[in-house]
Amino acid sequence: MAATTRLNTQRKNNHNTMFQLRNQKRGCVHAPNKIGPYGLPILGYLPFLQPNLHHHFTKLAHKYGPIYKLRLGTKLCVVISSPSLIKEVVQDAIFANRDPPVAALVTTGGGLDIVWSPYRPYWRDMRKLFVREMLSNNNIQASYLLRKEDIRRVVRNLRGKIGEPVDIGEVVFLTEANVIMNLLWGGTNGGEKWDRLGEGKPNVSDFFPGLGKFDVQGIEKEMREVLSGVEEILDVVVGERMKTMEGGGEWRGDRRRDFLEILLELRGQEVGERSFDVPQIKAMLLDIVVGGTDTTSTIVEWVMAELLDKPRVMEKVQQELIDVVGVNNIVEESIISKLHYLDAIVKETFRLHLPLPLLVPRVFLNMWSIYMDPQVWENPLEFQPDRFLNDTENLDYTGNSFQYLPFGLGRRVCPGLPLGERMVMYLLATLIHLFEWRLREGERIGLSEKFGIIMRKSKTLYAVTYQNYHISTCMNNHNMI
Ligand code: HEM
Repeated sequence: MAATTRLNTQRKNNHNTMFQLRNQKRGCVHAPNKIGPYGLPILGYLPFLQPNLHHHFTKLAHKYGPIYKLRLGTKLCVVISSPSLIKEVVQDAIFANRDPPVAALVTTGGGLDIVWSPYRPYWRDMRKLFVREMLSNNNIQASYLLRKEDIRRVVRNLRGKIGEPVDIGEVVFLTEANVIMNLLWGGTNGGEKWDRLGEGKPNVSDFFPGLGKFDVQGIEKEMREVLSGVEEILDVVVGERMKTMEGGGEWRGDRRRDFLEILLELRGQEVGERSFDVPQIKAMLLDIVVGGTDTTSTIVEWVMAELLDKPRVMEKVQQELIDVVGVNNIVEESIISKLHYLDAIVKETFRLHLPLPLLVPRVFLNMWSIYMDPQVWENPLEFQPDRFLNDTENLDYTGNSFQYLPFGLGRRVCPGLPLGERMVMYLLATLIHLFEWRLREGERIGLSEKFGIIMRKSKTLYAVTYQNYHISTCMNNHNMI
């Protein structure tokens, strides 16, 4: 395949550069020091950074090649924008480390969580525990009824808003928050308070520790305010559950154990070098809520924006839903694997509007630059879901091909992938199957983005809902009224 040959050639060319940079990351002072832009003494390249980091890093890649370094304050950063180099990076444990921005440290009890934890036994044990206890196939299957109930609730709510403009991002965010909180502790306390946690704007002080105490962009202050609300929720939820488990509260013994309960039962076990206790539990819960809500709601909003912008694609996916689900049924999670065109639309949307353009910072893997590279993707600026129908073998979410990695790859690959993929597909399929969506009168859709660790639409998407002719039959048939 042409793409494979291209990747192999790039790989050979870049191997030496990669080796040099790895030595520098390991602190080898004799390594040559000439790949990448120069900066000022002490501040390095910081004063020259532009707000849309992924665009700026791509421009630099055009000048310095697919791997270069730049000094940001006291930190040496490496930026990679070629699939073949990503392949090499991911094999090296040193690149599985994390470099948490200030905003992240404030929100996770100083690196007790999984997302921002450095690569060490503590991270490995926390991650294993999370995957084993929450995300096993059995657990995901068993929690389907909870997701189903949450999705039905959205349908009922939207039905009450027919003809009104709806903020799609908000609807989806609250739904995802409910789904996740239900899985975690069987409740939906304070969903609205989680908003804004994934913003993580790049902060100048992230790159220049000396500036940290001045809190240059006010992010730490902002995050502390949000965090105090979130901590309140976690304190209440965890506190109540502990009381219940210790016999002081009312016990609902007939239902499945939820994730919080499982975690509380594991208190006292050794995780990494520490004893697993309430601070670790809270840090993990926070990761899951943030990791699972902002990413999924952002991508669903982008998919809906693309569909509203492209009526023919919308018609085609509506037809697929009618063919697969029918007009008398509602979408069940079990059929989403048959929705091939919707799946291709979601994948193409991940390519054009990836929620994490630089993945989570360790080395900067500039995926945005790869997705926009005509050497890697044909007509990269065009929305063409069919490219995913034509190459289902290589272009999946598991990191099979290094040119497409919406969920990351290697040791740090997103553990929430099986749940995230299901939630996105299930929600989109339901919204499109039961409702018609239109823009407000005279409104044009904007497809521009706003940079952040999570990249959202710069303009909120409002769409007016109309019910499809078959909605009443479907709802009646399934006791949803
Ligand atoms: C559309 C949905 C999602 C997307 C696009 C997404 C994407 C990502 C990406 C790109 C990473 C970083 C991977 C890397 O550095 O190579 C990540 C990490 C992570 N995600 Fe997700 N994610 C999604 C849903 C979820 C869900 C539903 C959960 C939890 C239930 C979750 C939990 C996590 C955690 C805990 C990590 C940190 C893993 C580690 O550092 O070891 N994510 N995710």
